[in-house]
This record gives sequence, C-alpha cells and structure tokens, in this order.
Amino acid sequence: MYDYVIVGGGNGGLVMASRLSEDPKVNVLVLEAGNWVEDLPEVYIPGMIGAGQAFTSLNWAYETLPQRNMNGRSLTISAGKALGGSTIINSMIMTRATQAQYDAIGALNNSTLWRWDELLPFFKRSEIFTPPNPDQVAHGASYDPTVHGLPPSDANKGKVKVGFPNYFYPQSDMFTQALMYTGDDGLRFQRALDLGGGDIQSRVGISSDSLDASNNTRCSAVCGYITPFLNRRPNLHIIAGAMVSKIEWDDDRIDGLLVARRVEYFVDGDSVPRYADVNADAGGEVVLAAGTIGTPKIMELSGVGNSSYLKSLGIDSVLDLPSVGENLADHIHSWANAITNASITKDVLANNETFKAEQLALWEENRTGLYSAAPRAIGLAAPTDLLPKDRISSLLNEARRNLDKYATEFANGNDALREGIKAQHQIALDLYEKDEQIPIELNIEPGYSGPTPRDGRGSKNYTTISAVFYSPLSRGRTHISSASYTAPPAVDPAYWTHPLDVSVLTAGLQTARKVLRTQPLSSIFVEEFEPGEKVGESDENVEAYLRTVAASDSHEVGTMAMMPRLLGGVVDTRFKVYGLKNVRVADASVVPMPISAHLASTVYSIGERVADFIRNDQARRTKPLVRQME
Ligand SMILES: Cc1cc2nc3c(=O)[nH]c(=O)nc-3n(C[C@H](O)[C@H](O)[C@H](O)COP(=O)(O)OP(=O)(O)OC[C@H]3O[C@@H](n4cnc5c(N)ncnc54)[C@H](O)[C@@H]3O)c2cc1C
Repeated sequence: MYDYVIVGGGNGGLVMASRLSEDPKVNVLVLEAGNWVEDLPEVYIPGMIGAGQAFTSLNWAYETLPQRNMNGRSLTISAGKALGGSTIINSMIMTRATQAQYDAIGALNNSTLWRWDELLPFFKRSEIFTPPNPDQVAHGASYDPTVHGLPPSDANKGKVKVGFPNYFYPQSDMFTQALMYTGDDGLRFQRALDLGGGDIQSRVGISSDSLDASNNTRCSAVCGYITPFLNRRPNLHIIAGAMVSKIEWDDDRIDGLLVARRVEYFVDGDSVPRYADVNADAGGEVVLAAGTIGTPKIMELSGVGNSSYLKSLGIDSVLDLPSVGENLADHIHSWANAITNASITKDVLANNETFKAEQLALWEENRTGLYSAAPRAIGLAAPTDLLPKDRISSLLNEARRNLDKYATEFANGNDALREGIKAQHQIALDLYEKDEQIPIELNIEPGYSGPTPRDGRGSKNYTTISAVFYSPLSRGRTHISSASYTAPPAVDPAYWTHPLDVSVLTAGLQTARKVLRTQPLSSIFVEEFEPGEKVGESDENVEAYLRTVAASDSHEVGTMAMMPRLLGGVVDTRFKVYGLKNVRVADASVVPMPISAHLASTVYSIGERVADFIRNDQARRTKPLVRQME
C-alpha cells in the first residue's frame, strides 16, 4: 500500500518522488516505463546529445497523424522513455519564459498562484546554479543572482544542477554579435543578462544548461532528484520497466468525487497485470506525470475523458471530462543553414574519426574539447524584430476577426473549451499587440542541422540557425486509438492550422537566413544550403518549403490544461483533476498554452509546486489529529 503512486518517472514525476519521500512516514512508488540509463555516454556526455540510443530505444517517438498543413507528412514528437524522462535526451537548455507569459497563465485561471513572482521561489528551489567561471564569462555567459538557486542553500536536497559548458564554439559569439548588429537592417538585440530572468525580448545570450559544472556531465531529473538519496530512503520505491495501463476506482464516490484505489501496470511486457494500491483512506494520491501525450492516454484508458468517444472504443466511462487530450499545442522549428569556411564545426566530429577520438579523449581527461560543449547562444525575437508593424497589425486584425471561427474549429465540439481557447488566443494576441510576445527563438548550431541525410550533403562544414516557433495559436489533440494500453495514441497537433502561425514562422526562417549573412557571421558564410537557391527568396516559396520540412521541437503542452472548468480545463490551480478526489497531474500537460521557452525548467518548478500543495494538504489533514493528541 502506497501513500503516493507516481505514474511516470520523468521531469515532473521525479521531483514529486524526491520531495514527497522526504517525509519518512510516507511510502512513495514511482512506476516508470523506461529503464535506468544514467550510465550511457550519450546521456551523460554533453557533446553526445542525440547520439547512440537517445533517439531510438530511449524515445517514445510519437508519430503524429498526417498533417494537413504539412503536405500530409507525419511528424515525430520525441519524448524520453527512461527513468528521467525527457531530461535524459533533451538538449539541456534551461531557459524560462517571460514574466508576462507566466502572469497571463495566472490571469487565465483568475489565480495569483501562477504569477512570475509566485513561481520564482519554485524555480529557485528546483536548481543548484553554478555561476560562470571567468573563462565562461569571457565567452559571454552571465547571470542574475536574484533569479537562481545558488549554493550552498539546501545543497543536500534534491535539485537539478545547472551550469555552463567548458567549450564555446567561436560561431556562438559571432551569432551573438550578428543579432546585436546595429548597422543597416541590423536586428539590434540587446545582450541578455540571464535567459531565466523573465525579461528576454529582443535579447541574446548564452543559455545555462542542466549540467553538473563540477564534472561537465548532464544532470537529468535522476541526477538531480534521485541519485543523492539512492538506497538511502527505504520509503522511496522505483519500478523501472513498468508500463502503467490504468487507474482503478472505488465503487463509492466521496463528495461526488471518484476515488483512485489502485494503479494497474505491466512489467517488461508481461501479460499479467500487477497492481499498486493507493492508501486513499489516509489521503493517498495518484500523481500522473507521464507527459503531455502519456498522461491523457492513461486517463482515457481509466474511463476519464470524452464519454461517447470512450464508449465507442468499448471503455467504461466513469467521468465525462471531454477536454482530456484536447488543446494540444507544440512548438515547431526549421533551419537556415550555410556552407561555412569555419574549420571547427560539429560536422568535423562526424566526418573525421581521428579528430573525434582526440576530442573524446580531451573530454575524458579534463572535461574540455568539443564534447564538453552544450548548447548554445539563443536569441529571443519580439514580433517587431520579425515583421513590419503594419503587417503585424493586419495579421492581428484578421486573427481577432476570426477568433470565434478558429476557437470553434480547435475545440472539436467542446463548448467550454471553445471559450478557453478564445481566452488563450486573446491573451496571445494582446501580447503580440504590445510587442511582448516572443514568437521566435533563433539559435545557432555550429554544424549541419536540417532535413537532409548525410549522403545528401557531403562532408562539408556548415553553420545552422534554427527558428523555433514559440507562440502557435493552432490547437490539436491526442487520444487513445484503442482500448489496448500497448497501442500508440492518435496524435494530431494540427500544426499551422491558424494563418498567424504560418506567417510568423515564415518570417522567423527569413530572419534566420538574414542572420547567417550578417556580420560577423557573414565572414564565415560561403553559400546558403537550405532553404537555398531552389527555394528562392519569396515568402510564398519559403512557406511552401516549410510545409515540406518543419519539424516538432517536442515541446508539447496543454492536454490536461490547468484552466477553470468553465473554460474547458482539466486540472485546477492545485493540479487536481476535476471530478477526481485524489488524482493530480505534475507534468508539461498542465501548461494550458505554449510559452516562449524550452520547458524543462518550468516542469521542474511545476513538480516543486505540486509537491508543496500535497504536503500542505497532508499537513492540514493531520492537524486535528495532533490537536487531539495534545
Ligand atoms: C529531444 C528533446 C529535446 C528537448 N530539449 C529541451 C531543452 O533543451 N530544454 C528544455 O527545457 N526542454 C527540452 N525539451 C522538452 C522538455 O524536456 C520536456 O518538455 C519536459 O522534460 C517534459 O517533462 P514531463 O515531465 O512532462 O515529461 P517527461 O520528462 O517526458 O516524463 C514522462 C515520463 O513518463 C513515462 N511514461 C509515459 N507513459 C508511461 C506509462 N504508461 N507508464 C509508465 N511510465 C510512462 C515516460 O517514459 C517518461 O519517463 C526537449 C524534449 C525532447 C524530447
């Protein structure tokens, strides 16, 4: 019998496991479908991101349904399948969105709980931040001490280690200078003091990474939140290779709410289910943390979701909550890349075995060289950095005129959610209007990145600038496709359904192309490779090109949205699922609308936040008992 059963040992789930098991009196169980993989070089060596098994056996690699606006292509949404979840395979970038965006999520919920000022202590609590050393400062790393969790505070508590890498490609600094270029047609970005500081528009800076600066290794959710207590907490149980199929419910409701009694799971593909019992009578809870695609799948298999749809699949519906799995949003990106005359790029590692071996030896010996490099310089573009003001106005006017039309289309017959999506769009459009939106991230890859396989691009050296589209208005959905827990869900992010999304990413890629040609990056520019001459310069052609290549950034959110129930929300501001007595959600699925950041640091703070709510509720429950004993 467990006090807390945590489904999914990833970014959000392991924070919960660590924090809740601080109390030796409570029994915590984590059920994780993947395995322990911390000892794989492609996991712990920063420069090996994406290598080895990272994008094969450690990746759920959810294939989307064919995307109407992407020339019928299926795109792949990656998500980590291992203890540590996506923090095992992600790019280690630790940025946060803007203050205005976190505040807007609070406004959407009529709640002061979700405001930058309220969240900041949880961001700080989730990390041990190592300030940059003089060499890193010389390469542009900087930070604001007021927004980070600095040592030695609570250093023995679980926290993710955050720091800067030991190697900086020269292209990184050139990119920064190019974004700050003040000559004709220059973007004139400012240098960011801190990409986690909440004030990041039109700024460029070096991102800190989820990295243990003391030994230049990735710090995943396992490294941060589990390793410090491994085998030291008899009340913390972790079962790896455990695929959860569903939650089972009590026959009786309490206050009209369904009570979770046990969790069904299968270990290593066994055909016989096992069960983890939840101590519901003493306030025990199930915490779902299986990710934006995994969590709604488990809800639906448990009979919670759109009841008529579930019945059509032969599933007993226990609670009609039609927004489960709806409201899916994801970031997409594309690349502008050029052949370069720079002699050191990531391509050399791929093309020259001797050089690769030398660099690996450097990392092994003293944690330097190309393998000690983690991403990367990042620029955050405001709308007016991308498009002329009159074009922005006309796009916004059109979006406002069509507010109802698109909200209706995206809500899929769900009236409450239609109002929720309308409210989200209004917030997003207001941010655009005030030039406080950050629709595009530009980041540099000192090497080839793009859609062309190796044999199609030869052994040349490249520079790539990615344009990541951060503020999609398009919303889709993910739902189970059958009653079998082994069947992959039908994932439809409906990429680029809203016309504003099309115009903005197109402008973002055009801006990335321009940056490649801006000094000082222009000094290493030889010839644009992609989109390239064949695509040409017109926006129409670039838009058509993007439909053939744009890829998911694997930043999916929104399927268990924290919103009022009247707006089609699924969880309340204490992350409890509406209609359920003892089920909360602690992963990226609760983020109701896309934010302008890579998500890991926000998910860590969500985990901290949920743990705090649970512990407060637990304390409230036990208080009368203490009084009685007194
Ligand atoms: C390739 C890639 C690169 C990225 N790069 C960055 C980056 O550089 N910086 C950044 O901030 N963000 C990045 N992200 C995004 C970020 O890592 C994720 O958004 C975030 O970690 C998601 O956290 P989560 O808790 O929602 O899910 P996850 O961390 O994915 O955790 C979900 C866990 O649940 C498990 N699970 C799923 N279904 C079941 C089931 N039925 N039973 C049991 N267990 C289950 C999964 O195996 C997984 O361990 C990246 C993501 C990917 C995939």
